[in-house]
Amino acid sequence: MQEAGVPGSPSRERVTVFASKRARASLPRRIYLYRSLGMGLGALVIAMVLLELQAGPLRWALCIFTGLAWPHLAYQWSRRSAAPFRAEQRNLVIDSAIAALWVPLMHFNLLPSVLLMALSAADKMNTDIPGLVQRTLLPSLLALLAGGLATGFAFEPHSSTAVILACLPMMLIHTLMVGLGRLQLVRKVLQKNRELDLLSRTDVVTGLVLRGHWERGAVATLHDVHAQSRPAALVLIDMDGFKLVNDRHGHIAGDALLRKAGAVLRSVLRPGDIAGRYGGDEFAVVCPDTGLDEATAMAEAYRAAMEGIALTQAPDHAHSVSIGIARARANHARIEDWINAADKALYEAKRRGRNCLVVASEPQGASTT
Ligand SMILES: Nc1nc2c(ncn2[C@@H]2O[C@H](COP(=O)(O)OP(=O)(O)OP(=O)(O)O)[C@@H](O)[C@H]2O)c(=O)[nH]1
Repeated sequence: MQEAGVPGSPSRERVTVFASKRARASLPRRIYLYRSLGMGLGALVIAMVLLELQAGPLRWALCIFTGLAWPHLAYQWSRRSAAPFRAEQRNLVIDSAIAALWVPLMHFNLLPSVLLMALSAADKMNTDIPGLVQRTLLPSLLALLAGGLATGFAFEPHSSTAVILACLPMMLIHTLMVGLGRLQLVRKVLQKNRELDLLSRTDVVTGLVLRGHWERGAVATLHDVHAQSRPAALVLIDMDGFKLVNDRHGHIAGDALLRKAGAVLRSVLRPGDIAGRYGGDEFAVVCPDTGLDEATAMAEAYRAAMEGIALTQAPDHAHSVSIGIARARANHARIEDWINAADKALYEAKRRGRNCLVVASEPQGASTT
């Protein structure tokens, strides 16, 4: 059996929807509905052909078994098995053999034969179980031969209008059901992709974006500043005495403080602001379309909020942050120039005794762009 994640399997790198144990265990239940519907509608088609062929009781009994008994029997068989995933694959192979058996038993009536074989193969493909379609080939061929020998390979390919009409529900309902199932799968995959994308951009401790992603936002903002003469501000934040929390109360307390600092920062951001974790205890916020006054107000709100926080893990610690702010200028050719300007202001805030905010000084004759 070729299955993702099975040691020694030749297709270990093939990723299928059955990568998880839960997905494998639920296969019989998920197939049950499809099989009941498919076999039920298939039996309707077969019954119409049998009616026209004036078939004997044996074929009618087999038709009733196919449409009504087999789906439930198959479900119970795999559900009670010690290995339901493997058992269900055996049932799927039997499904194909049953479909193939009916081709000669219907005297090769063209439309129902093609329909049964095509839908049966499509169902196998839809399971996404590697190699399943190939495994159905030999049993299907043997079933076809057995049915052919039983009927002397009687050949009546013409499909009457009644048979064509009987095929319609199967074509329509089956196709819609499979389409719906695929749609659900695609939606699930898209949702998971969005979650993964968010995870790959987010710092798990602070909930802020990671530095690389933040830098991309900052570069795009600086580009807009130069290209469209739009204002922007950059805020660099460093926690004061953070190392002390680690040293005195342990890294778990340090992490709790970072988590809190991230949450408080997110609460003061304005729409459009991009806040990232710049380093260990350093955060950076780029504020597109923002003048210095607005950015300073936001940063001051953060400074004041951080001064007021209480942390049970470090009750004696006086929490505060130092902040440097720089507006984007024409001579900031690269993002590093802009960051350096904010960094110098941050250094100045530290030098002034921490827990304060400093705006980068403007060189003589400086303009935005
Ligand atoms: N708990 C925890 N500590 C971290 C993490 N990342 C970095 N650190 C620690 O943060 C500390 C930062 O130290 P400093 O840069 O001296 O910061 P500080 O103590 O705030 O010093 P000042 O900025 O001068 O006030 C270092 O001890 C790092 O080991 C993290 O994810 N969790």
